[in-house]
Amino acid sequence: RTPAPFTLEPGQSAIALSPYITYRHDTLAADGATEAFARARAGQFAALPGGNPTFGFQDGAYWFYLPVVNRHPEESRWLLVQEYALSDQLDVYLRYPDGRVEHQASGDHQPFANRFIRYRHPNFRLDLPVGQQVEVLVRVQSESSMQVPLVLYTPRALAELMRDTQFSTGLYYGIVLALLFYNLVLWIMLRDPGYFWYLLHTGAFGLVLFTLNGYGFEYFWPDWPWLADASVPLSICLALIGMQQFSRSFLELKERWPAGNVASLALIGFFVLLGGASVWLPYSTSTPLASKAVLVGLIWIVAAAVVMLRRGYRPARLFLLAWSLFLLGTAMFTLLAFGLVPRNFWTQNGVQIGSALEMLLLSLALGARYAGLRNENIRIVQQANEQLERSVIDRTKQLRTAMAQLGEANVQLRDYSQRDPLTGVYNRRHFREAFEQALDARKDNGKPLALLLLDLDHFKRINDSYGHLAGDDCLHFAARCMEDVVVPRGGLVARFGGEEFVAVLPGADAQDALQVAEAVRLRIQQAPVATGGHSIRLSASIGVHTVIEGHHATPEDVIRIADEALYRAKDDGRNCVRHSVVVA
Ligand SMILES: Nc1nc2c(ncn2[C@@H]2O[C@H](COP(=O)(O)OP(=O)(O)OP(=O)(O)O)[C@@H](O)[C@H]2O)c(=O)[nH]1
Repeated sequence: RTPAPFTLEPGQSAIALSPYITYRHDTLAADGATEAFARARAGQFAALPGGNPTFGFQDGAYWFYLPVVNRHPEESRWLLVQEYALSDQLDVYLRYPDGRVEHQASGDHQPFANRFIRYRHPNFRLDLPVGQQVEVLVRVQSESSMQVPLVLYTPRALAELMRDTQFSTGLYYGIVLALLFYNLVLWIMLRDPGYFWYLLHTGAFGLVLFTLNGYGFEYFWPDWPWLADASVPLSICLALIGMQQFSRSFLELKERWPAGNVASLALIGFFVLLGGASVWLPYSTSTPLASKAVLVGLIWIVAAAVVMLRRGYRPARLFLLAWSLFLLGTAMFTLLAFGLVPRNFWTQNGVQIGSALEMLLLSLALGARYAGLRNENIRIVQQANEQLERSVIDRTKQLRTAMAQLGEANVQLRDYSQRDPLTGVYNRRHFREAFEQALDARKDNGKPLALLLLDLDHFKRINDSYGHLAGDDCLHFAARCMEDVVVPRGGLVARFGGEEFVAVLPGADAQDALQVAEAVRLRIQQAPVATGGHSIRLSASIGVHTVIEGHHATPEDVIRIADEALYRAKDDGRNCVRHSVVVA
């Protein structure tokens, strides 16, 4: 039964042919146009199942047939458009009542320039003389999904449609390009790898839509039909890799969730393999695989974002919202395909709107995350500075204490080096310095100065009788006696050598000096020294010399004169004090 012809009525300008057209699946792709025309007329073609022109991935060729009668008085030229960009090969045969058959070919296996109108969807010129019946036969063979939504347009209607779609497409890709450039600049300035992966994801996703909509073939590779096939799975895989890498770096999975990071890397590895394989795998295998991989990749990202959010990672919030919007847009588009939501601007452009919002929000999320990282860095630097300051203060305190201890030790050390180890009084070297200073000071202040030279009497005997250690104790005792008397008077006592001691008394005149010397002598003589079970009585002879105003003596002179006085004391029977002859 020959199908009834379809009538183009006046006033019509765009007619979707799916409800009227009949089809036949030529599984071996064996028929030519003549056989197909014969079969169609013989009623071997069937109506589209459910009026739906989508058959999925199929072998062989599909034939579509529709006799058309044009009753439109003003429009004899029509355009037949297949509103699906990816079919490989389309052949249109028009048979006129006089038996003439006209053939046109299109599809992405033909160079783009072959198209009647340079438009992303394959299109054909239909000359339909008014009142005549023209048989339209379409043959489609493709490795991509078999989708053949055929629409008849008047040239004016198509021009208007193209204008509208160009506008919204321009808007969409304008947003994508602006985001790409904006984030490219940010990446160059900030060198944050997150921005690079964002660029890859956004760029590749833009390329996927560009390819799916037929713009890739139109603008990028119009003369390379082979690339038109591979470009879909390839760009999908690239977008998937970018998407996973971006999410991995944004959510900081490596540091925050190592197991999730491994899963992400495994997915990326799979996408890389799939991308490589799609170059030689049949398109009908790689494209559905890649499409399903999109779903897996998306679900994984949302799951990872939820996990990170539950772990308290705040930047995951905006990130999750962005991907949810993308999922929502895609879901709208899919629901529309199943006829579950009404066809309107939002559902029709769900993927575009969702993805544009997603890219925008992700860019914001990147910015927010970057700001967060920067603040965290500032906080860490501040903390480190405070810590540093504290430890510098601590160290300074320790250093001060150490310096003070060192100073004390130095003072002690100097004191030790100035003292005689046996008796504890100053040694001869220090006496010498102190004596010189005292003499100098005397020159300035004009006060007198006395020197006492003391020698223990018969000390050899003590040593010989009681031993050297006892002798040492006696020396110690004599030194104490001298100090006890001299130091409270502002004097200085030193061991001059052997059993000889010396004392300087600044400000003491002869009388004072004799008094002090006498006091020392008495003190030594009075108390016996108890040592080694013995009680030893000591006595000492003392020579005194006083330097008075007008006298300018060297240290040697003063000592010599005092020594002479000491000799006299010895000569005078010991245990007595003698003053130098200068004063006497
Ligand atoms: N135990 C002890 N004896 C010392 C030390 N230095 C010197 N002597 C002793 O002091 C004695 C000094 O003796 P001498 O110079 O002969 O004089 P002296 O026996 O004191 O007789 P006069 O000075 O004439 O009264 C020597 O026997 C030295 O060995 C010392 O550090 N310890």
